[in-house]
Amino acid sequence: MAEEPIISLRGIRNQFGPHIVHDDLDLDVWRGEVLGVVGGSGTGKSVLLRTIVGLRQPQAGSIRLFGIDALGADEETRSGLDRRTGVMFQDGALFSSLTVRENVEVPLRAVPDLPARLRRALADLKISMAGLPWKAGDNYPSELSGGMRKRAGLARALALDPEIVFLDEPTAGLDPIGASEFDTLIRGLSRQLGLTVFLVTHDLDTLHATCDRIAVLAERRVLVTGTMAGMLEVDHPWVHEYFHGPRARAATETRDRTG
Ligand SMILES: Nc1ncnc2c1ncn2[C@@H]1O[C@H](COP(=O)(O)OP(=O)(O)OP(=O)(O)O)[C@@H](O)[C@H]1O
Repeated sequence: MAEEPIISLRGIRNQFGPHIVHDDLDLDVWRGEVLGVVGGSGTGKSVLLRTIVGLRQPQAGSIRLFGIDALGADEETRSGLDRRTGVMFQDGALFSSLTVRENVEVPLRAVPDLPARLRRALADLKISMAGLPWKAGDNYPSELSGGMRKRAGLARALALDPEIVFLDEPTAGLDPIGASEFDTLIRGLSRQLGLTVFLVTHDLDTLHATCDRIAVLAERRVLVTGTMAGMLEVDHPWVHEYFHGPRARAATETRDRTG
């Protein structure tokens, strides 16, 4: 029997007043893959992410997560789905009055009967998995660089050992070295933990370095999905400009140089 997608969207419609963002949008995401979602500004990448993770109810369509109907789910089923997914928002979305460790402990507090000592140890493990020095656990978000805050946001997203992580522009605002380190981290986590990654990005280097497959949002739907090589063959004005433009060429050259 063919494997079922870990995320399956059918006929999604998202609308704000008269403004239709998505219409009849379909998408499948496969277990273990890193899927990069790209599209022009305002094409609804973040709205799509928020819809899949249950922060927004679409006007129409169906969402299946792990084969379970997410939109029709009762509260208990929904919390079960939430425990199996982690989300990292663009700025890390950390609580400023909590230390990094306390931030990472927040989702762990939902685990019944987890002793405080173990909760703390698990938080420290996630902090180190996200590539932060363990001492960073004692820092407040305002004491960290932007890149470190993103890593802290990732540590929190990983807190409950999710099967899928959603990353909203993980490398936005990072310098090229920081961005490239983050790409390596995401790729490594996906390969080592079998994580499925749904990654919204504008960053062509990230697409090259981390993604197995790319989904392009345009014309209110997922216009096309495929590998980077496949994207180069797509005959659509935005897709062509994006994947063949000067920035795309620079990203390809960098990748070819670094192997
Ligand atoms: N809460 C909201 N109320 C009204 N309109 C909204 C709301 N959230 C998003 N939108 C609109 O939906 C559209 C898609 O927004 P979204 O943030 O998903 O775009 P995006 O593709 O992520 O853009 P960018 O690449 O610029 O971050 C935009 O036109 C935005 O103004």
